Amino acid sequence: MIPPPDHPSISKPKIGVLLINLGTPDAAEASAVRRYLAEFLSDPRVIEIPAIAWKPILHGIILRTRPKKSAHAYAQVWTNEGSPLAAITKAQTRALADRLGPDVHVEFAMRYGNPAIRTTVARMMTAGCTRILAAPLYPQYCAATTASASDAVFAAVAPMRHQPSLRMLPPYYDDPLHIQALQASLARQLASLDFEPQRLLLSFHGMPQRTLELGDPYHCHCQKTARLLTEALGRSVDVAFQSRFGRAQWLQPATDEVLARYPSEGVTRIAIAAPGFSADCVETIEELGIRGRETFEAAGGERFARLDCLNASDEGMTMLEAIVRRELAGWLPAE
Ligand SMILES: C=CC1=C(C)c2cc3[nH]c(cc4nc(cc5[nH]c(cc1n2)c(C)c5CCC(=O)O)C(CCC(=O)O)=C4C)c(C)c3C=C
Ligand SMILES: [Fe+2]
Ligand SMILES: [Fe+2]
Repeated sequence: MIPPPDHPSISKPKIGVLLINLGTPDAAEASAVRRYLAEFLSDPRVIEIPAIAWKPILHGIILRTRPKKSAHAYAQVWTNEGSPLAAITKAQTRALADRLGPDVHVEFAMRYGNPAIRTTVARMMTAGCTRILAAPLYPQYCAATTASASDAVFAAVAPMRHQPSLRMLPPYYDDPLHIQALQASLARQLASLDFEPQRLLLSFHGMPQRTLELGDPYHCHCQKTARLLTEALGRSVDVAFQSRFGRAQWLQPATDEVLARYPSEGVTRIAIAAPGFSADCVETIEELGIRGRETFEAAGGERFARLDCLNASDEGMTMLEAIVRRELAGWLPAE
């Protein structure tokens, strides 16, 4: 139908894809890390302690001590393009945009820090996106990550009169395309090593044990990822959980304890991978690749290889393109 000549101009509605990751500080400096941690650790999806008890600990202790320590970790992995997580997420966004072509508007946002979900959704709408697929790049569902990203997307449109249509990408940990991509990426990297690892350790980000008891499927999703990878790779794997935070009991076994124990069990050559992270970040490059290696070698370990996450690799992008196209069914014409 042709609108009357005095009608305001109507732009062609666009489909948007919003990649979301956790977020990262703007600089490897204590002040920037403090700003980032203040937002991150104030999220009740992340710290499930009543605010009245948590705020004094956060502001009185954690934000006074941790930013300096974390800034040191970030400084060791910082790149010319900034934090690795930001640089890799940008590369994934560019690669997905190239693959999806001009009919799809692809952007990325961070749950904490910049670019924020709220401003990015607003920009996508200004660009004409009337339908947005939000894709939190966490393969395994966790309330602290996936649900928090959904909360932020829905909060971004909550004040709007004319909202876009929204879809959320489901967790994809057990999707055959994801397992295939991980298998191909890990097998390629293992084949390029100049030694034969006795063990392949899969290190997932930890969570408080209590969240498992409360019904969070995260632990189950991590274990299933590992089982499917064992089958796909045709070799056994070990599983551990890293990055313990605070004093509560976290999921076991802890990655640093496993690394320290291996040599006493005769395991002196290992490879470590992090299939819970879609992009390498301070937790994989510094915590596993630098501190994890030190822990292993100090205990008598001899050979250590940290394998990359899927990042913007061909394997990873082929998988992401396929699952995004599938979730766009009915919005985008079938290929
Ligand atoms: C992949 C899934 C993640 C889960 C689950 C998760 C839970 C979780 N994390 C913290 C505390 C911290 N995490 C930090 C960094 C960080 N965490 C994830 C992912 C998950 N976190 C990523 C991708 C990153 C890296 C960000 C980057 O900039 O590279 C940090 C900051 C670094 C540090 O100070 O160590 C903290 C703190 C909690 C408390 C939690 C669940 C309860
Ligand atoms: Fe974390
Ligand atoms: Fe860490």
